Amino acid sequence: MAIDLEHIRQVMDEADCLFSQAEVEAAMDQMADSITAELADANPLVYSVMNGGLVIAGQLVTRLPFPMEVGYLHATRYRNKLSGGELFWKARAEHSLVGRTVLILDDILDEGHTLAAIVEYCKDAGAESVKTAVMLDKQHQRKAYPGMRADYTGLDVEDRYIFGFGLDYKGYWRNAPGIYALKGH
Ligand SMILES: O=P(O)(O)OC[C@H]1O[C@H](OP(=O)(O)OP(=O)(O)O)[C@H](O)[C@@H]1O
Ligand code: HPA
Repeated sequence: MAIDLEHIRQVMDEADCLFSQAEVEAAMDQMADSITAELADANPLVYSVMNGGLVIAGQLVTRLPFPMEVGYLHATRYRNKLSGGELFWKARAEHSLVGRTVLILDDILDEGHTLAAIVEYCKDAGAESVKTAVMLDKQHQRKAYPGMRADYTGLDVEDRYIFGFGLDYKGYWRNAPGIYALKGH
């Protein structure tokens, strides 16, 4: 069925802006400082998780002033739906992870199944250390394991359906520069 662009525009018009572009950028600056303090000498492999990690990765790596290699993984659990299912791998690491420090970048830690599976995959592939950084951590009690957090978190966000800054609503609005919550969700 063809997508109804009027609906897509209306979703943005009616959404609540939870964090402005300036607030997101300030959080990115802080995350970049913490990552730099800990990983500047680690020669990390920095992997973004497609698609959502695209925006945070593009904006974060330019704030990290040290040597690194970058790449991507593609794993998806939501596939343009509003709730998650089984993790589906589309692309795994192109580098050897053996003995490396790996930093995984993603837009959101929601229930955490995606990040937990990616961390396990990196460790199984021989990574010496696996660190995780997410722009958002959704606040609820449905995490993959109690107390789950990324090593670096930009902002905590309320338990609603979120889009913008890499996160999509039905495949749209990943390009929105702030963080928005869907009306009524
Ligand atoms: O913590 P979880 O509950 O596992 O959810 C978080 C994951 O869900 C989203 O990806 P999605 O599967 O929607 O694919 P996308 O990145 O292409 O949007 C998001 O980008 C994270 O990777
Ligand atoms: O709140 C969300 N919005 C968009 N994609 C997501 N993937 C996990 N949680 C979310």
